Amino acid sequence: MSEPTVIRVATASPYDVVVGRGVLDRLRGLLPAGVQRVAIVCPESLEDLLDPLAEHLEGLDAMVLQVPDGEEAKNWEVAAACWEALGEEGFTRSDAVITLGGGATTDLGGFVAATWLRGVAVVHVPTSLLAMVDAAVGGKTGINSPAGKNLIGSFHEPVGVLCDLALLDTLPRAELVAGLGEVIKCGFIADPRILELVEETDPAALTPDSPVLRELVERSIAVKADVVAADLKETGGAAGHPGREALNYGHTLAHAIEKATDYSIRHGEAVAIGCVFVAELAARTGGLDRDLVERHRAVLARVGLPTTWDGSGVGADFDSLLATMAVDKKARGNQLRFLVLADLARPTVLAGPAEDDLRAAYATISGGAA
Ligand SMILES: NC(=O)c1ccc[n+]([C@@H]2O[C@H](COP(=O)([O-])OP(=O)(O)OC[C@H]3O[C@@H](n4cnc5c(N)ncnc54)[C@H](O)[C@@H]3O)[C@@H](O)[C@H]2O)c1
Ligand SMILES: O=C(O)C(=O)C[C@@H](O)[C@H](O)[C@H](O)COP(=O)(O)O
Ligand SMILES: [Zn+2]
Repeated sequence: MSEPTVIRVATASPYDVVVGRGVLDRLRGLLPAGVQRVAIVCPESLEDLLDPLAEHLEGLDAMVLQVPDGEEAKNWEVAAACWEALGEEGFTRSDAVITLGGGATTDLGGFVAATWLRGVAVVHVPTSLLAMVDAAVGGKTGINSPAGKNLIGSFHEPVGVLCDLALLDTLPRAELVAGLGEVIKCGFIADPRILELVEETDPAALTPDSPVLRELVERSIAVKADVVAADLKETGGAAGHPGREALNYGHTLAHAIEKATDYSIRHGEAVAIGCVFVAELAARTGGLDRDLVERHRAVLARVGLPTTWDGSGVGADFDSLLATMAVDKKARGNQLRFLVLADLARPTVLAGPAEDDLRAAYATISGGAA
């Protein structure tokens, strides 16, 4: 048990993100006053985590919506099964959804909460590092479409987020490392102290009970909280800042890679590759300093994240990735838009880059394959 840190997400409907170890007792306080019934969206593989959570829901009527694990849950059929179950139980607007799981579960459960009765309250209890530092915060919810990742969804903010670092004790190491992909992303776009902490720390020491990991979690959530408070719906930031799109750093290629692999690559791993790609793109198109480009490779590789990908394992070439990137949500008409850095912690939008530049940047991460 540790004293929790509370990070306020100061949007028009503000809410708290509570971070600490052994802090599940804070759950009740995050639920809306007067709630009598909750639906807990949780993958079967994480059902062992339900009992510790249920201890803090005494007196409430609780139902469990069991969903498939990971990306398998982010589709229309699973959402429809959840809606059906809520309908059978007569779930009303005074009831609340709780999600318990990784980012795929918070995305799906958040989407169900956003759409049932046009929106019921949701509290996220993320269980992966990636979901704590990113997916559970900020209100993006969604499912995948055959055309690509997260193409169906809505903005629906949680009423609270509970990040109990003790839940990470069972998280496989590769999943924790994947979460560091989004943490490092926050370092490049907004908070360079994150990069220093990763560079100064033995990666093996980044365990769920480490104070450095906790600081990385809190700093990443603070980055996300600031960005979404300024531009919740990704309509644009204040002068000189791209707004919420900054959080999409590395994601344009990442989502195309995820689709190409049929979601067998972890999201955080794909983001790591995508960050190196946009760093190389920025070097070609905006003269981004080479040292900063190499810093991307070094810090990501240091924690064990991939920095190269050539698509050969899944038969994906650059043209097929380009076709997927055409439906990225940042695209406007037939113009692709990428988040790049003008400098460290200075994200900016690169609209309509030349195909030659995209191909050349891709060649640097794919060992020349195009
Ligand atoms: N909405 C957003 O703002 C946002 C932000 C970032 C990522 N995402 C989405 O989040 C998803 C990635 O999240 P993720 O990396 O958490 O993936 P995930 O939800 O698939 O979880 C990864 C794996 O870890 C397991 N797991 C999670 N917690 C565990 C625990 N405590 N113990 C043991 N195993 C555990 C899961 O069962 C799963 O097998 C992607 O779909 C991505 O698009 C959304
Ligand atoms: O919250 C955001 O905004 C982000 O872009 C965070 C990303 O890490 C996350 O993967 C998000 O789901 C991507 O958003 P999308 O709009 O490209 O689907
Ligand atoms: Zn992401």
